[in-house]
Order: sequence, then C-alpha cells, then structure tokens
Amino acid sequence: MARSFSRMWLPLILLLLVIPLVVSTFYISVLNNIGMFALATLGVVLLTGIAGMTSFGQAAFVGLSAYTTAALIAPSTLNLGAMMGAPWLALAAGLALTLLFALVLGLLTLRLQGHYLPLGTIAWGMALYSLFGTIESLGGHSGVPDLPPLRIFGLTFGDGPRMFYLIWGCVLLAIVLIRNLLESRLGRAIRALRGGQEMAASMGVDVFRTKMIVFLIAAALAGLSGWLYAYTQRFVSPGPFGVQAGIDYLFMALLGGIGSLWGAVIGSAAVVLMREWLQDWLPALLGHGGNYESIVFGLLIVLVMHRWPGGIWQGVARRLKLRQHGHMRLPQTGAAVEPLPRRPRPKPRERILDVRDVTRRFGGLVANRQMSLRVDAGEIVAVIGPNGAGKSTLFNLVSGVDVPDEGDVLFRGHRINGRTPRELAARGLSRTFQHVKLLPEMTVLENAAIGAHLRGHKGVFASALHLDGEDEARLLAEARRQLERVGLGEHLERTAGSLALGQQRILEIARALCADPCLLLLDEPAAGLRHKEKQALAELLRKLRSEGVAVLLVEHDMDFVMGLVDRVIVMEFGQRIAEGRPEEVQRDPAVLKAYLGGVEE
Ligand SMILES: Nc1ncnc2c1ncn2[C@@H]1O[C@H](COP(=O)(O)OP(=O)(O)OP(=O)(O)O)[C@@H](O)[C@H]1O
Repeated sequence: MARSFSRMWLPLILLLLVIPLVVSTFYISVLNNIGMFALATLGVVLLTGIAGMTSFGQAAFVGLSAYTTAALIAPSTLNLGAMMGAPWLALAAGLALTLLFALVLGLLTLRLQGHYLPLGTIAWGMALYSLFGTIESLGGHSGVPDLPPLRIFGLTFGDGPRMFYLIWGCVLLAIVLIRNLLESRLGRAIRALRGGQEMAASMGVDVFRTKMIVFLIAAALAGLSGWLYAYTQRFVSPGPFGVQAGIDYLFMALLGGIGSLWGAVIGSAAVVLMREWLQDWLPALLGHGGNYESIVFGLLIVLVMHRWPGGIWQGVARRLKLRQHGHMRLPQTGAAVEPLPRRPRPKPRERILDVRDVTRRFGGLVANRQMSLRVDAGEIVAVIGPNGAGKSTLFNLVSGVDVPDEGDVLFRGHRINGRTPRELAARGLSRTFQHVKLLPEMTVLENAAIGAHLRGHKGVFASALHLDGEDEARLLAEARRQLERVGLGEHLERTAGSLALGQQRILEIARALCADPCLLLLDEPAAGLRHKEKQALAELLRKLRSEGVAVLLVEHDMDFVMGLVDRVIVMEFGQRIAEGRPEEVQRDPAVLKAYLGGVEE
C-alpha cells in the first residue's frame, strides 16, 4: 500500500519548526533562499511538468513583483515602507501587476500551438530584464538598495527564523492548495493538457481557459516569491531576474522532478546547496578561483537526468512508495451520493444524427462527396470502406474536428456545422479515438471522470480549498457507475496505462458514457482487440443500444461489424456506394466489387 502523504506532514512541520532553532544564521538564510526558489519553481512544475507548457519567464515574473515591492517601499523611490499596511499594499500591487502581464502574455501565446509560448516567455524575460536595468529611478543596473524589513502583525521579519517560518509556511500552503486543485475536476483537466488536449476538448474541457488558469497560478506563485525576495534581500537589482535565471528555474524543476510538487522543493534545495558548496570547494580543490561551478553544475545535472529521468523526487518517492499526486479521492457507494442530473432522454427512434449531402475537399481531392447518413436513438450504424474511402473525414465532420464545405450536419434537429468538439460534448455527442487517448499515469477512475467534466461546476478556489466535496463525490460516483456498467469496476485504482488495449478501449467508452451522451461516435473500436475482447465490446454496445443510445462507428473489422450493427453504410472514393442491413450489404455487387471481394456471402 502506498504510504499516505498526510503521515509525512506532521514530521515535516515539526522539522520545519525545529530547523531555525538548531542551524546557523547562514543556513537559515540559505534555507530562506531555497524556500523562495521553491515557490516560483512550483509554478514551473505546474506549468511545464504537469500542464506541458514550457516557460522561461518565471524569473521575470518574480522580478516584476520584487521591483513593484521595491518601487513602493524603498527610501529612494515612493518610500511608503513605513506606512501602515505597506507590505499588504506591495503584495497586492506585485501580484496584480504580475497577473496582468501574465494575462496579456497568455492571451497572445496560449492559443497558438508550437513554440510560441516558450519564445514569448524568452522575449518577455529579456525585455523586462532590460527595462529593470534602464529605469533610472529604479537604480538602473545598480538596483534599489535599503528596502525596509517586513513588518506585519506588529512583528519585524528580518532574514532570520521569522522569515523562515513565513517563507516555508507559504511553500507548504502552496503545495497543499495545488495538490487539492490537481485532485479535482479542474485538476484532471489541467493534467490532461500535457498530451491529451484533443481528448480533453472532446470531453468538454475549455482548453484555453484551463491553460490560462495554470499560467496565472504559476505567475501568482512567482509574484509571491518576488514579494518575499524583496523583503528578505532588502535589495533588488536586475541580475536575478534575467532569462538565465528563468532557465535556472526550469533546471530546478527538472532536477527535482518536473512532474511532482515536492520536486520543486527538492530541485531548489539541490541547486542552491550545490551552488553554495561548489563555490566553496572548487577553488580550494583547484587552487585558484573561476566560474568552474557552472561547468560542474551542468555536468551534475546531465548525470542526474541520465540516472533519474523523472528527477530526484521520483527516485525518492519510489523508494518510499509514495504516490506522485497524493491520494485519489475514492467514490462513495450507495445512496450517500445523489446521482448527477441526466439530460432529457431522446424518444425511441428519435433522429439523433442527420448528415445531409456533406462535401469536404482538400485542394483538388474530394474526400467526401455529398455524403448523407442518419442514426436514430437505439440504433448502431457502421461506416465501412477501403483505406482512403473518406471515413475519417466524415467522422471529423460529425465530431466537430472539421467543417464541411457544403451540406449540413444536424444533431437532434439542430445544425452543428462549425461547432467545436467542446460544444458538441455539451449537447450530448461523445466519442472515442482511433488511437486510444487516455492519460496513462492517471487511474482508470480519474480517466473516466474526465468524461463527466461538463457535469461538475466547481472552479479553482473551491477545488484548491477542498470545498468541492459534494460535486467531486457525485462525479466520481458517476465514473464508478459507468466503469461498473462496462465491466471495469474492479480496476478503479489501476493506472490506465497498465490496462490491456481491449480494456483501454472499453475505458474510453466508459469515459464517453460519463458525459451522459445521446450519440456515441466510435472510431475503429475493435482495432487491435483479441477475439474475446471483441465479443465483450459487442456485448457492451448491444446493451447500450437497448438502453436507447445511438452509436455510429467507423470500423475495418467486417466480422465485428456484420454481427453487431443495424445498418451499414459503405463508402468508396468519398461517396456512399451502398447502405442497408448487414446481410443486404454483404450481397450488394458494388460492395463485393469494391471492398468485400474476399468475404463469403
Ligand atoms: N487533412 C487532409 N488534407 C489533405 N488530404 C486529406 C486530409 N485528410 C484526408 N485526406 C485525404 O482524403 C482521403 C480520405 O481520407 P480518410 O482518412 O478520410 O479515409 P479513410 O477512409 O478514413 O481511410 P483509412 O481507413 O485509411 O483511415 C484520402 O485520400 C486522404 O489522403
């Protein structure tokens, strides 16, 4: 059994309480530095390691907040340091400015794919570094000296034990809040950003908004770190906030464990302590001074990354048998949880999907030419055809991934041309993928629960403060119900990546069912399955059909299709060449010629 994180908290808090009483002033100061770095690095872990967005701009955000604080409280600037509530004013101003710049940068780059975000953050880091150095009233490259110490609650915080408690209190609080967030509905969406954006959008996640939330949280952590920095160092200059420093934050996250929150603490500690020690030891060892620590430091990082690609924390967590993201909340059973509300059920035989004369061209190639099809409630329809016939194109047009050039796609009587996958998910259209799109490190239960994303409502603050208990309990209970419905009820706590392919495909169906769909779109659901797995899948689809779900599937496996579906549509060269019950289609001469040549009648 994985040992609970909570059992770590008490010893950890006791340790932190005792440390300032037993270590030297010098090491308290070093630990304060580590804590401030850890706060900003937590942002990098969340942004880069967990959500998959690379940023070199974290140091610039720290600097922006530190400079804002300095500009308000230093004697050489606005000199508000002695004013009542000055630290709170500085904190509010630092955070507000950091968040404002993050918002603008995020609006400019987060919608774009590829390297725009990393490049944007490099440009932002360079620009801010130059700006800090050129503003004369902020001391140019010499910086702003003589900041007053932090005074709050009638206490003065220097760089000693009190500041230590404040900084490490902030670090622990940030870890708890982010951990809570990651275990929530929004957290599952955040964790899906790295490698699962297309899937997340199809499950109703607002990908851009989720990215923006992560970007702002990372900037807020940097802002808090910058405020603490200004009061701890009592001097700010551009040096620690350039692009090089931005790279250092990434190093810290990588070294500690880019995917884990504790990695931020371990990485910061490793980098700060290594620097301290190397600066002392190397000149003594080599007999003369120089910047050798950078070289040794670089080599050490390469070595650690080679030995533990997941970072130091992953190695430690494995050894101590700790879970990477704390404890998953398990669903309650029975009547304790009120089921989620369901959308109005379609009437028996109601027309769910109606594709009318749809054409899609790619340059000169017509991938779909005046294709029509319909699927009613309680019906399974298959689209088949040889490679390149246009099945995937049709699937994309129906699922909102692509838009037809001509014709209409109607879902429950409403035209849905050009609607995004997210909008379609909200209307009750849910899908699986040709190449399974699961989050392999997340549990089966969490993967399924992503499908119920639109049926929960709690946001960032409720999730971070664990005020989403009821919402979350209902979502997880629904995920469990769907997993039991498809026969995966015994595997809730396993990671999705540890399931066999057949089970993974079934899990995708459970995830789609969590959205309470009227129409299930299945993209080659039998691909790669063994005979028994296909039988189990067919059984499940028959059960869903009997419950009134409409199913449209694209499939290559003839045996699977012919024994299961109500109607078959055969495509060739982007057109429908036949339609009918499986036994009719199998006898159709055009189909035999085009596609089923080898299949016995
Ligand atoms: N984005 C695109 N740009 C250009 N051509 C495309 C694009 N998508 C599909 N095509 C072309 O459209 C035709 C139909 O492709 P499609 O993938 O829809 O066929 P398919 O029936 O799904 O094939 P398969 O069974 O191999 O997946 C092919 O000739 C393909 O090369």
